[in-house]
Order: sequence, then structure tokens, then C-alpha cells
Amino acid sequence: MISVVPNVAAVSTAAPHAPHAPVSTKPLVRLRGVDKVYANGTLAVQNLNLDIRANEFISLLGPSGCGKSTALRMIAGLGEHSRGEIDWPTARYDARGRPIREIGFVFQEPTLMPWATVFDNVYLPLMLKDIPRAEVVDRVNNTLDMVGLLAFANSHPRELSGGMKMRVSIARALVTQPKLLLMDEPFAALDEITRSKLNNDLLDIWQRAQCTVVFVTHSIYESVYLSNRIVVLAARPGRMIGELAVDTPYPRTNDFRLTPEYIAHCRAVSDMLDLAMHGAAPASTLASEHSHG
Ligand SMILES: Nc1ncnc2c1ncn2[C@@H]1O[C@H](COP(=O)(O)OP(=O)(O)OP(=O)(O)O)[C@@H](O)[C@H]1O
Repeated sequence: MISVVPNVAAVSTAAPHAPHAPVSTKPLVRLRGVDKVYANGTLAVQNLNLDIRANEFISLLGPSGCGKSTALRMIAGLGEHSRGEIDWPTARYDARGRPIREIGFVFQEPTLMPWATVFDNVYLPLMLKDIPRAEVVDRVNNTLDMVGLLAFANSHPRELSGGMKMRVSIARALVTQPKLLLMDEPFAALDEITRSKLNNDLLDIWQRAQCTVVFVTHSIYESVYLSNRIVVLAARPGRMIGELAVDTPYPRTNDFRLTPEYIAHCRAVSDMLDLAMHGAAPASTLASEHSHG
């Protein structure tokens, strides 16, 4: 058994927050038999079946070209799927009958506006919705506090480290208070120490924001540390090989990385990834061994 200690790496100076909301049984997003064929004929994703439940932290893990980014973009509505269904069972619908997806998207590069302050970079999505700055000063400041950057509100991106820029990018994605945060290899370009610190920061932010996260990564270690569910994909064609539940409770700290439980999970994911790379069994035979609540 592992010991659970308080998360000393919390990024915010705000008062202690409520425990993380339990994973809902009702899916926020439901993918059924989803294929994506690009115009050049590439079958990027084949028969993807996935329920993304409210308050989950799911990682999509797999080798290059297995369709992780394509899956994320389809969930975001950035590009149509070719076959199957993507439903938002609890969403409201717009006048044209399309689900109102309440999402934030974080990319590998922070892509901040270099001429604008940290505050204005985070304000951007609200500005694009024509919400006056004066009305959302508290909201932007609260979001900056959530990522531990309130003191840098008036700084410019050039004054920040790589990790701080990424936290601004996360704040910008969260300022609209999305239900679903989609993250496409957000820490891949960062050094190992910064990445490890940001893993802790992200878990704290996730807990404070009380949202659902779908996180794309190549890293077994990162996926086990962060997630309560890991979906493993294989390439050519991109398809789901299986999934693993990581039921270690949150908050998780660096101590978790040293436990036999963590190592066992990493080994199980590694074995599944091995299958993904060198010959895959049908998803059903593996997924059934690793049920989730
Ligand atoms: N716009 C596109 N047009 C044609 N093929 C594409 C397009 N985007 C991606 N692909 C192909 O679809 C497959 C899946 O690509 P995708 O980027 O989703 O994979 P990935 O798992 O995110 O890869 P990586 O880890 O390298 O980012 C790949 O074979 C890729 O070459």
C-alpha cells in the first residue's frame, strides 16, 4: 500500500479546495464506431469506441501515427469523422441542432501573443466572445491564481520560463470554464524536471477546475502518474488496443512514482503498448481485464 500525503506542489496560494468530484457514470462524450479517413485515403482512426465520463482524467497513449491527435480533434469538433457517432449526451444544443461543446484545448506549443500581457493572453477567448474586459477581471485573475501565476498578470511571455508559458496556455483554455479540457502532448517539448513539476501542477489545476481531461501523450510514466484511465492505441490503422484503470486515489505526489503500485501499472501499460507496436490482440480481450468504475 502507498501512503498518501498532501500535495505540497500545489501551484495556487488560494485556500484549500474541495476534494475532486467523483467520476460520473454518465458520459460527457460518447464515441461509437468512429472512423476517420483523410482525403488522401489514410485511415487515421478505425472503429473507436470510448465513453469519456465527467471528472475523469483519461490519457490517450500510443506510438506516433496511431491517431491520438485526430481523435482529440474529432472530439473538439475540429474536423468531421467519416463514420460512426460522437454524442454529447448531457450537452445543450444550439439553434442548428449542434451540441454546444464546452471545451478548452491546449497544444504542444503555448502559442501566446508575445506583445500582450499574461492577463490579456488569458482574456483572449473571452474577448473573442465579446465579453468586456472589465466584466471578467476577477474571472481572469482567479484562473491565473489557479495556475499559480497571479503575480505575473502584467508580465509578458518573454519574461516567463517554458513551464510558466504552458501554465498561461492552460489558464487560457480554462478561463471559459469548460467541462472538457483537451490536451495534445502539452509537455512534450519541456525538459524532464519542468515536465514532472507540471504534472503535479496539472493534477492540482484539474482538481480545482473540477473538469474532465483527455490528455494525449507518448509517455507511459506520465500517463500512469496523471490518469485514472489510460487508453492505448496502435497505428496503421489507428485503433484502440485496450485500456487500463489506475485506481490510486488523488492527490498523487512524487512519492507515488516510487511505489510498487506505480511500477506495476507502468509495466502493464508497457506490455499493452508492446502489443500495440508488435501485434495487437482485439481490444475486447484486453479491456475486459481492466474494468473501470
Ligand atoms: N491532415 C491529414 N491528412 C492526411 N493524413 C493525415 C492528416 N493528419 C494526420 N494524418 C495521418 O493520420 C494518421 C494519424 O495521425 P495523428 O497525427 O492523428 O497521429 P498521432 O498519434 O497524434 O501521431 P503523433 O504522436 O506523431 O503526433 C497518421 O498516419 C498521419 O500521417
